[in-house]
Amino acid sequence: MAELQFFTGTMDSGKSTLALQTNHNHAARGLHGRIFTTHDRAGESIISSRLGLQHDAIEVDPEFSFWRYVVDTLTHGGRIDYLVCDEAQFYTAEQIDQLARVVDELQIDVFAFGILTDFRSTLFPGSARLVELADRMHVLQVEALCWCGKRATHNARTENGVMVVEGEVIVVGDVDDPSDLDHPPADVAYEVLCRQHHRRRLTAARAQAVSLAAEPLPFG
Ligand SMILES: Nc1ncnc2c1ncn2[C@@H]1O[C@H](COP(=O)(O)OP(=O)(O)O)[C@@H](O)[C@H]1O
Ligand SMILES: Cc1cn([C@H]2C[C@H](O)[C@@H](COP(=O)(O)O)O2)c(=O)[nH]c1=O
Repeated sequence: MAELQFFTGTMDSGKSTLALQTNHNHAARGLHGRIFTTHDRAGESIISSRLGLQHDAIEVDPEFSFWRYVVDTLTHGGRIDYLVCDEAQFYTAEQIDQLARVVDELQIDVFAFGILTDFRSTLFPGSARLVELADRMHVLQVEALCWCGKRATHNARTENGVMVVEGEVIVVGDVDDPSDLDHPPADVAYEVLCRQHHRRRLTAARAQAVSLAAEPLPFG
C-alpha cells in the first residue's frame, strides 16, 4: 500500500539530506521518482542539503497541481513510483490534499519533508495539513540543539542579531554559525532554540550578553 509520509524537524535537522537519500535509495533499485521543492536556499528548481548534496527538482508554486502533473505524466506513458517533496511547509493545504489523492488513487508513495512551525511558533498551512493527512509522521532522529544543550524544537528568526516575532511568514534564510568568524550574521537569519528559550526570546547572542553583563566588575 502506498503511503503519505511526513518527515519533520527543526531547521538544520537533516531533512533535505534525508530527502536526497530517500530518492537515491529508491532510484538505485530502479524505481522512478520525481523531486519537488520550493524556495530552497540554493535557488529555484534545486534541492540542497548543508552536507553539500544538490539535485535538480521541480519548483512548486502556489498554482502547481500535483494531481494534474502526475496524471498528465502517466497519461503520456511516463512512469512514477514515488514523489519526494521538500520544503513542504510552504505548499498550500490544497496541494497536500492532492498529494494524499495521488497516494490513495494512484498508489504512488509520497515522502514529504518540512518544518512544522514558523518563527512565531505557528504551524505552517502545508505542515498543518500534513499532520492532518499523513499516514505516518516521523520526527528526525538527528536532534538539532539549542545553545543550552537541550533539544531544539523551535525556529527563531533574528534581524540584525535580534530575535523577532513579527514579519512576513516566508523569508528564505539560513541558520547562523556563530563560530564562523569569517561570515558575520546575515541581516535576517534563523536559530534553533528549545521552547523555553524561544518563549523568552533568549538567543545564543543574547544569553551571552546577559551573562557577561552579570559578571561582577573587577574592583581591586
Ligand atoms: N560540516 C558538517 N559536518 C557534518 N555534518 C554536517 C555538517 N554541516 C551540516 N551537517 C549536518 O547536516 C544537517 C543539516 O542538513 P540539512 O539536510 O541541510 O538540514 P535541513 O534540511 O533539515 O535544514 C545538520 O543537522 C548536521 O547534522
Ligand atoms: C522558521 C521559518 C523558516 N523559513 C525558511 C527559512 C529556510 O529558507 C526554510 C527552512 O529550510 P530548512 O531546509 O528547514 O533549513 O524556511 C521561513 O520562510 N519562515 C519561517 O518562519
